[in-house]
Amino acid sequence: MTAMLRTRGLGKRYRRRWALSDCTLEVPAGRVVGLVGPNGAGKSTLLGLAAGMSAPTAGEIEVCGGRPGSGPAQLAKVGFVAQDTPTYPGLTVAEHLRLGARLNPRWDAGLARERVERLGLDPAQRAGRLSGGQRAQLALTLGLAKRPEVLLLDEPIAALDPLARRGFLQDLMEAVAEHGVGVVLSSHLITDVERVCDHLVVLVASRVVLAGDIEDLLATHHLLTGPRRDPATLPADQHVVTASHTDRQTTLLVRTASPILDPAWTVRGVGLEDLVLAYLDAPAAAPSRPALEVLR
Ligand SMILES: Nc1ncnc2c1ncn2[C@@H]1O[C@H](COP(=O)(O)OP(=O)(O)OP(=O)(O)O)[C@@H](O)[C@H]1O
Repeated sequence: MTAMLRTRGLGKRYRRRWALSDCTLEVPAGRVVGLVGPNGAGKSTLLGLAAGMSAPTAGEIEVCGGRPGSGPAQLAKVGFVAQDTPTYPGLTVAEHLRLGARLNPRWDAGLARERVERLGLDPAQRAGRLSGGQRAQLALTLGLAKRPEVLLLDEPIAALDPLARRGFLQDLMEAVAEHGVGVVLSSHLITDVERVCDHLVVLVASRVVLAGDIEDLLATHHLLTGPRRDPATLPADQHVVTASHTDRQTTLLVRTASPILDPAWTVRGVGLEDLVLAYLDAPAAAPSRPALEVLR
């Protein structure tokens, strides 16, 4: 099956500064990807490249087997809701839906109508007069009704109130279940990512520091607690992500595909939030060295 997103050595530079560097990813079809990272990490840059809104400075990118921005067939495959939820201020809600129907070969008019009704958006209201959250809902409706193969959502839910957020994530999961649409969702809300995503990409300072199916990532990361010990003495296949020490005790977050056999360690699993936070905290370090040493 064609990957929904494949990048190789992908990079984007604005003047002298790399917004995204050396990004290599392979996301299988139909995944719901959580794209997380601090402000300025490169999330919007990656989504913009995938949508064909900008061209790479280095490397390659394919979305559903095609080059972003390569023509109408590719545009029809990809739905993109940018961070500023672009709508036309002078057009009404109903006019947006008519425009969507004209521009998109797979337009789902029923879904669009039903969603607008359910959200209580007035079809006669101009988009410029909607609240920020309502505008985001309109943009998301256009994205869903387009029936793309992949939906790229740049922090779509930041403007929504908690109830609207939950409703939107539900709509998204229905679209995934019914139509197998792939999703890349950038978000600062790990709980939302945890609720809907099955694949994770963590970007820090323009680089991918962690990527994979969430189930695999959780199964291969372990928190080890035991008598104080130099992380450099661990077996070579145990990559130390973070390390913290007290006088007597060492706590390590370790990534390994092998079982931890050393009886000196108490081994615990790690939740998604702690996993993401550990990688956000850890500067990209040489693989065999602890990325973060905290001395207490
Ligand atoms: N059009 C542009 N011109 C110049 N620099 C840019 C441009 N777009 C992004 N950048 C820079 O690229 C880097 C990555 O920005 P990007 O918007 O991709 O980050 P982000 O992870 O989406 O951040 P946020 O969470 O704040 O939305 C930042 O340093 C930003 O200043």
